Amino acid sequence: MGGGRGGQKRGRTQRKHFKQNKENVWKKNKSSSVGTDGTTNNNNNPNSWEDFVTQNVAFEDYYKGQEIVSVEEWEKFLSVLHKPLPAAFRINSSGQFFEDIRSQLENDFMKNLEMEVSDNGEVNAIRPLPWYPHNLAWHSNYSRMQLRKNQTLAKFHEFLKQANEIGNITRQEAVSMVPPLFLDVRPEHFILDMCAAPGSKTFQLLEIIHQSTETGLLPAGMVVANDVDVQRCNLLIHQTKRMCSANLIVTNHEAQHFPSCVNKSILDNVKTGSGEDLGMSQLLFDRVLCDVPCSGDGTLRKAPDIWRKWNIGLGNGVHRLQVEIAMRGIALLKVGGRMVYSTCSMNPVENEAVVAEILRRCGESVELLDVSTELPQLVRRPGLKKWKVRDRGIWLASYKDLPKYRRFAIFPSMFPSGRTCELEMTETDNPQEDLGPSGNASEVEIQTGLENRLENDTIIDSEESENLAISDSAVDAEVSCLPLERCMRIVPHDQNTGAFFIAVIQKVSSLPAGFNKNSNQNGHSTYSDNKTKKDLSENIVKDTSGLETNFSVDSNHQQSVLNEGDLDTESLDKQSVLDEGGLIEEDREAEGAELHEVEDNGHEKKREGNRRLQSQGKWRGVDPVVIFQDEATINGIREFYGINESFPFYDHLVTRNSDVERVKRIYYISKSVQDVLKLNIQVGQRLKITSVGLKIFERQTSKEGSSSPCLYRISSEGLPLLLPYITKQILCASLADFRHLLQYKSIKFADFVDAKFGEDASNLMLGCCVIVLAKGSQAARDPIEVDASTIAIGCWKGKTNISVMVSSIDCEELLERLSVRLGNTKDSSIQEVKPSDVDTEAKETSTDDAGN
Ligand SMILES: C[S@@+](CC[C@H](N)C(=O)[O-])C[C@H]1O[C@@H](n2cnc3c(N)ncnc32)[C@H](O)[C@@H]1O
Repeated sequence: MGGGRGGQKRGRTQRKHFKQNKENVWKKNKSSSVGTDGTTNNNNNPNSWEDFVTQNVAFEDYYKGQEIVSVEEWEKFLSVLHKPLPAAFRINSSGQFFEDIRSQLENDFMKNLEMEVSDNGEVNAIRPLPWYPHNLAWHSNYSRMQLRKNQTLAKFHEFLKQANEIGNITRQEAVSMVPPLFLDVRPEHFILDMCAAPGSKTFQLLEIIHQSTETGLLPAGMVVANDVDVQRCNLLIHQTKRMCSANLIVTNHEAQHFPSCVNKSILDNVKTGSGEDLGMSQLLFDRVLCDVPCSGDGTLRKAPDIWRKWNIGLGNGVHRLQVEIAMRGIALLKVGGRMVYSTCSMNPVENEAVVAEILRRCGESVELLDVSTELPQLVRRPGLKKWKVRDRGIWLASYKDLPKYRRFAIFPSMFPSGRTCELEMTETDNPQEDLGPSGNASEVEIQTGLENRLENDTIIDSEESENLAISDSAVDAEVSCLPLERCMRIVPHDQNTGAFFIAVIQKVSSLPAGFNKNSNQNGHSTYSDNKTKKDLSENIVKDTSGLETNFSVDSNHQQSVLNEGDLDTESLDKQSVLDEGGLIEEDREAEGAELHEVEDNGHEKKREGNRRLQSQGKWRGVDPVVIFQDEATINGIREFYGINESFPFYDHLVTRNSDVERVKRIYYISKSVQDVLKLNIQVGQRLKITSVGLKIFERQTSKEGSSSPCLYRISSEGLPLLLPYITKQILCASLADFRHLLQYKSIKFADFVDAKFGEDASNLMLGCCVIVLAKGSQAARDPIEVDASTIAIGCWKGKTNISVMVSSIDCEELLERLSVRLGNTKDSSIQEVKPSDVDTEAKETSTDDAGN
């Protein structure tokens, strides 16, 4: 389909890995609760989800103690947490049909479902989220499971499923839509999404940068979406594929060690002002989204298995990683840039404590922004200034209360003041030497394992629960002097949502020298509220990179990168499969091949400075990105489709295969992505790129396909971008013929309602072609003018027929969109084409080549 700015490509989200191991507690016929002894009791009530494990004493004690809501609100807070989460979704605002979809929701579904009463007695089954701009995000009073089961909502549910699959909407928890809105993204921004999988926020960011781009053009900005988990990266790739963006790079790094890409020689030229434009000198970002891994207790309503798993160690255990990731984010941010730190956890140790530590470490280089006037309809609460830390069932008011042998697990940065116990602890104090009764390092490692913490904490919590009343009253939490009230906490009972935490940070100047050394190897912050900002500002140096000093490129690594270029994952591609589902599988396998694990520990770099480098350079199993410059192929494509010279090809096409004879897929990249790729090559391929660009051309694989003068067909993802520039192999069809094509997939030339169209079609060259839907009174043979409302599909011109190269689901969705937009009234000129008229041979060609 064509004409839109963002794509309409189908992309199934791959959930296999998660479904295999994850139980759905709402569905189970068991009734149980976690008792004070930490064990689970089942009492077999098969009918009520409320009977599943939805209680956890440690959880309640903890959050009561932290006072994240007032005593009066506690019961309401808890009771909402026990209710399933209402479904929410977002309309893809860069999709071609977004206005139609919004109006369908406002005028059709919303009105029809007005009187539908939910289990909670609420009417108005769906409504726009008041704080989300332009009615683009919606809330339903029903959970996803309730939507599935309620017959009255069947049509709406079907609509949601299909629109989500196509990419017209994204199902996303309402609160998870908030962080990208506070990033203040503009189309020209370079954005880093540090922990991006499964990609709902990446999708949102891409939407924003594509939103106001004209048809056939690309925004100047781009998104780097990163995740450490290879399988989740695959999910991210499939999720973002629905967006069809040439402005995206997906990488697979530990965010806390996200590589620097600095070309020193260009940087020096830039500094001295000499030399012409040599390209990008370093990779820094205008916006960074730091949506870190967390304990996830804000998602309890959606993932109630967390009731059973929750323990204090989960939050304490990720605090340090969160600080490291956030600090790396700040380092990669341009001066003047904005970073949003967010979690789906309610825990101050994962939230305010992390933000406070960032502020302490960065001093005057960053500012925690007051965004209270932004999104005024979003109900949120100010961040806490006061909290306590709990370890093994004991509340701690400050770090000095911590037994020495627990210093490997609890850090000063977790406390409001961020203070070490300076008086007690000297510089030479090494907590590693005082790890516990045995001081045995391996024992310590075992103790830090999350699973182990889970058990220990649950049990100790219960064992010591009797002492809690005493320790609770004895503990008087420290108070932070930082402006943490500018952070935002969204709590479930304010707007019937999940919980979320968001902080917006601006980098106002370069980071202080040695900022990354503010914590020693054990995570002990050396800055505290006691250190004056003056101390910090005195240390500020002009860190043009803020990043680079810890890295030096290893020439052996560079060599191995080049050799790795020989890897060929495209050879792993299966031959094209006939059915649609098979093609999806083929895509998955191809991407899986790009992603299969990676690390070459033999090349792991030693700690340099304070940062341990992830194995860089030799990304085993990940094909290098190759700029496709085969002139014969490029010119052949340009000539066959009559692609206007104004469409920039040079240096915008990439593949994962350096053997031009075997290239199967060619991807298109924006100028912004091109700049990053060039820089990455200059610095020795430091970025481990798992996916890049927009699939624009695919090699024909069928017998008939290989006899076409052009070996490459236009992919449906690439069509919207290319459409305004195509001058050959393109025809305009009447509504009747266009609908027939979508309905029957393949039509003989003689069977088109418009005989002239059939004749023109028969005169096209054998191979891929584009059929555009005629607008209004436009005659099929008028010149084709493309704008944002133009609807087009990729087809195959065979010997006897035209066949669509669009998947069945895309055809169905497009038919639905046409009937919503143009009405169902049948054009009297439409003659029904009986399925028997469909050329079977041609139909096979169509599905074979319909690489969707
Ligand atoms: C809260 S989820 C991110 C959700 C995502 N932003 C979205 O909106 O769809 C956290 C992600 O962090 C990833 N992660 C965990 N540790 C990481 C690390 N050290 N570096 C990068 N990603 C990490 C996890 O794999 C997970 O996908």
